[in-house]
Amino acid sequence: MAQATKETPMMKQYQAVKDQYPDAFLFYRLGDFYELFNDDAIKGSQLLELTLTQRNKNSQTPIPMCGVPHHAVQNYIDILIDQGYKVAVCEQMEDPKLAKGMVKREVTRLVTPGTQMDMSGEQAKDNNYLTALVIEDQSYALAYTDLSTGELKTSVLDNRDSLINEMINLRTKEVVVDDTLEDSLLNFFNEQGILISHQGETVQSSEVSYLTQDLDSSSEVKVVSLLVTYLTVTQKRSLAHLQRAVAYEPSYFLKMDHYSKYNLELTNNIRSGKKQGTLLWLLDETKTAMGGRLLKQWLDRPLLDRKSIEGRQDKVQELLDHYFERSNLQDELTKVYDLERLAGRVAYGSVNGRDLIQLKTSLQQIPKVRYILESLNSPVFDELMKQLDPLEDIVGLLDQSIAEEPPISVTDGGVIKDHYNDRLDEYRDAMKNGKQWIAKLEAQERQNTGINNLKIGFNHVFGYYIEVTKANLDKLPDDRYERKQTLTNAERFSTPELKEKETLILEAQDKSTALEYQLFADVRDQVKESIDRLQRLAKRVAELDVLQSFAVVSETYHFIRPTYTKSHDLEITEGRHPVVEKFMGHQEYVPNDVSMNPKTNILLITGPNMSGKSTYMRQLALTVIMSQMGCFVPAKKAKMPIFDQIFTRIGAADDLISGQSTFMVEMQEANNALVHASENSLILFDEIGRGTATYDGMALAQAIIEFVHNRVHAKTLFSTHYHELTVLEDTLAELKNVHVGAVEKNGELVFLHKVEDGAADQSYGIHVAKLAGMPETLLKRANEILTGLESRAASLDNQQVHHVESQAENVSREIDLEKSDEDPKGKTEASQLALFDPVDVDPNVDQVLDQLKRLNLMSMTPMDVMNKMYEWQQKLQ
Ligand SMILES: Nc1ncnc2c1ncn2[C@@H]1O[C@H](COP(=O)(O)OP(=O)(O)OP(=O)(O)O)[C@@H](O)[C@H]1O
Repeated sequence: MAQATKETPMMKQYQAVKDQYPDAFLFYRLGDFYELFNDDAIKGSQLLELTLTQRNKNSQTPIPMCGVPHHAVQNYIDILIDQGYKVAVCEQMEDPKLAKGMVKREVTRLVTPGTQMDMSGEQAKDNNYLTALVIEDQSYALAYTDLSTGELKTSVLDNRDSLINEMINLRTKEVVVDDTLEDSLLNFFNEQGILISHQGETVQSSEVSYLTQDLDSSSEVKVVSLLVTYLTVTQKRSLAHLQRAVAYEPSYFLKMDHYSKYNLELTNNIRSGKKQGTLLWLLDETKTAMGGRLLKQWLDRPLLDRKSIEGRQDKVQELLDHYFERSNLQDELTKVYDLERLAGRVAYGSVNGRDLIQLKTSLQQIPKVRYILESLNSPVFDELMKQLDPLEDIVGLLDQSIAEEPPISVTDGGVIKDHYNDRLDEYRDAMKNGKQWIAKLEAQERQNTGINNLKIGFNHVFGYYIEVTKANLDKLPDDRYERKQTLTNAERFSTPELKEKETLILEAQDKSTALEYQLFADVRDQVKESIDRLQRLAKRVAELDVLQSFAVVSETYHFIRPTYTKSHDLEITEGRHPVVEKFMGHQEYVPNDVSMNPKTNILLITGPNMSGKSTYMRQLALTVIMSQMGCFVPAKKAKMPIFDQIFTRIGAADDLISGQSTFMVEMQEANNALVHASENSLILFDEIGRGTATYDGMALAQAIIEFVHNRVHAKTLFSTHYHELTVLEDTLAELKNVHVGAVEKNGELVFLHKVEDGAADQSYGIHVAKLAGMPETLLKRANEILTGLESRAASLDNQQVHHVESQAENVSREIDLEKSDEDPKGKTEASQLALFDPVDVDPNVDQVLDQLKRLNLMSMTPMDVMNKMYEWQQKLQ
């Protein structure tokens, strides 16, 4: 990046700093501006929409330059960070007026996407995770932290898929790596827009030892050390608020891969990626930013342990049963600011007076919160209540020291209360008396001179002065008045008395602001001592906030408390999809039952398009997730097992991650489920196979169902357009047909959205044709053809299994299809022949054959095929 410049001493200094931060935009402070030079300026001026100018314009090698005013710098930094860049901020380390020679400059902070701390508005409820990654013994050690809250976690993952899942779950924007990482993984991060930061050496500081002391595995220690080293190098300030690293095991939680989370729209909707219309959006009635972040974490990791789940639900029940206490609790929580991030700012030294007042106000709510919980008189809150430490000592300190409405700046005074420090009070007295004295002097001077508009003013350059308009100058006795400044209409003077008082006042003022800053820093340091107490409190408050949020939504949307079975029985009565229901209204939504047990592990769902098949499937998945988060669920009654994993293949979403074809993604997701699911898992397959040619897809679908049925035994909802598959009910004992019905009403096809036993009536296409007014004879003929096709299709069932073999092998070696004795090739060909039986030579034959050749079977449903054949048949007859 370095460019040849004929270097002035300043550019030399600039270049020396820039060389240390080649991968960051260097914001170089020059007076009231931060300047960017060379390549930084060229690229920066585009990204920030700044005017590109030149330094040393007339020299042979002018230097490209652009700049931003110092007071607005944060906005510009944020823009670059949001786009995934790093920014090094280089400050003037001495007053240019006092500096001898070049002003000393240093980089005081390196802002990166993963270490950005200023989150406001909607973002306050998001965590910003910086991740580090190390490969050791063929495993992936991962550590992550949110610098603004101090949370620090680590885990060792034994395969790449789990790692990628975890990375996507964390929505990390920056990953710190050493040289153990393989290129393909780095490429993957690049494609994902994750910034890669290399950290060569790991420093074993006392901070690192402290933070890693609870870890057992050497790779976890290694990766946390890497992360902390990177933070030390980039942040250049105290990391006192980092919490000791906690090892976690993803298998302690309900496992869902990122496809499933995406498909189920847990935190981001598929359409715009926003929160609106997601489960998170529905469940979020939290009152604090900490609660909002914890809710998201719980949603990302629902529990497996029944006792812990029921522990949460007990509390939700109590809060649900006590409306008044709950609304009081909400009122108190609303007044609690982001304790975690305030603690972070205290540790960072970036806290100001207003932050400390927010901290005080927040802490003052804690005794009230405890009181409310006590009044519930229920043992379920005992543990939580004990941990709600009101930090009275800190409240006392802040109450005595920090002014109620302090300014933002901590260096200009006005932050510390009167009577906190005797010395400060003295200075303040002097300042106050001085001001009164000045007012008195002004009155006196007016009287003495008879100049009524004479006034005493102050400015930073000339200090106190007596101002007299030019018209009145002749009234001034010239003995005591010393001229200081001449303006257009007036002159400014000083007198010996004014000078004397001025010295006293200004000294008091300087000393007072310096002392105030000192006192403020002391208070801040005392609060810093209690950071871990603050963080513990923040966690408990967040938990309480999420629980009250669950109680609120459970009441608003009529959720009920589920019970759990060990027997793999699942009985949901009148279940609903909470988000769809919210959009359409409780009255409109048609509730549905789900009944499964070890004898009915698979529900094969048929029904016309738009009838509600995928809504039914999603609703079960969301119910399971909500239940294992500890929330209540949208149903009238719910009894369910605790699931270990959820797999989904829903909707036609293409792979966002690697841009693969829909069908490939479909097969990969299906394969993932088949390989990893257990009998305690939930699988949702929505129209598997529709991405390929009709018979191909149908055969695959059947083979997959058989595999799940014979090997996996997971609870599976399988929706399909392939009506032919419904005959499987006769041969697969654990499979049951259900369908979503529709009826004709006043000449229109009405979807009932009601799931009922048995297979769907498959003649909806013909039904629609009837509604469209087609002639009776045509409809009759269509029905005949349909019947014929059905019987032929049924006779082909076995052969389809063979046809799928080669496909299935590609999908997964795990899929071990039952082999038939017959020759698959011969049968398949026979079936194709049977389907498209050639007719005697006819003038239309060529035309039909031509159309057939060009037909895109991939995009056709069986009904489309039927219609097409009907058309050809008409032609050929
Ligand atoms: N239980 C229900 N009560 C009321 N409306 C519902 C219900 N289920 C689904 N719907 C409505 O029907 C629409 C279609 O539902 P869904 O997408 O689940 O149908 P589908 O059968 O999966 O369709 P396709 O086969 O075309 O994918 C939904 O957007 C919703 O508006």
